[in-house]
Amino acid sequence: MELESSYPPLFRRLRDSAPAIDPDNGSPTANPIPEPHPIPLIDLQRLDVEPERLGEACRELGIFRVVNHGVPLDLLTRLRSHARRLFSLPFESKQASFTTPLSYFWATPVLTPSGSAVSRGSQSVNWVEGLQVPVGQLSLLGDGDGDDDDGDDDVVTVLAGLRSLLQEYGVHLARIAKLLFQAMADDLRLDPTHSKSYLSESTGFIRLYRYLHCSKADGDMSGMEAHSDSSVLTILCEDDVGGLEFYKDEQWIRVQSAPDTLIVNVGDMLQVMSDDKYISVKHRVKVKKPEDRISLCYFVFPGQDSVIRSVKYRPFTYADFQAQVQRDVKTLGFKVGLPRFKLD
Ligand SMILES: O=C(O)CCC(=O)C(=O)O
Ligand SMILES: [Fe+2]
Repeated sequence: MELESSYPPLFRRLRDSAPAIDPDNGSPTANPIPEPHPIPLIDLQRLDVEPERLGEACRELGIFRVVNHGVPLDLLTRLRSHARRLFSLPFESKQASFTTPLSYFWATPVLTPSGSAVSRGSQSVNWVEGLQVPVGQLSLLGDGDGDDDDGDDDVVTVLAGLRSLLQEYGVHLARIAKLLFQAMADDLRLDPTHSKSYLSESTGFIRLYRYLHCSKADGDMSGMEAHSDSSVLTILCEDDVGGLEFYKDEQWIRVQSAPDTLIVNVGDMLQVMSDDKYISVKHRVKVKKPEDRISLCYFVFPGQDSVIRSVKYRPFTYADFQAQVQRDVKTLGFKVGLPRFKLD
């Protein structure tokens, strides 16, 4: 059980005032939606043997599972348990210590380029808190070996441990993103003069998330709202609580949790690069178990000045896209996304 004092006060308040749910009618744990079609499995060591499998997964769903990814399973386990320890620290310590280059946020997943939460008026609350870590700036965090299992969880020790774990993980993620993107660029026959700047590992950041379970809340009070990612690619590692769902043919499909594998989804930038052949999949998180959920999400983007060209969209850079998203979230309360750049 996590310490109550570790939750942002907003969540404690909302949880206390949420109406209790009749367990026979609409409990978050009742009637879990099964995964009708398991998402495609991509074997990272067989990318060149079966290149069409990857293209097919991106065209049909925009989400797939990666096995044989080469990240030590022990590293994934340690990272998740380290993230859990980190979020279990008192809220006030987290707020005071998780500062630049880190961004600590809750209730919304939308941040400005400098890492502060974008306020959206009365939009619904996302039951998640997150810590954003730019992979290229990990060296600014303190030193540590990540194995400080002596129960002494002060912020400095936990952050130092996080640094060494994420440094190792970040190298694997950059390798995996590059391998996948190269195979996708081949599948799409992208012009290498453009596509070499379409994925820049130096832009990568990792978000650690803790999703709160709420036995009192209804489905709308758990998890993360429906969205597509603005990235080129997103690579997710989750624990066994699960809760990720994606949208296909007008229904939400629940993804089975498999903590030894990684889940990859196509982002908005890749959809544009593919002239809409690949799908930037709409997804959300619904925690339906009476436990908090931990996940780690890696996002990678095009090079800063890289102009993305497509027959379906006007040319733009990721910075143009991000600025438009921020304007829309501030003024409308939601991300409009790709339609803003689409040619008629
Ligand atoms: O935590 C997850 O499973 C997904 C998070 C997500 O979709 C996002 O941060 O964009
Ligand atoms: Fe997402």
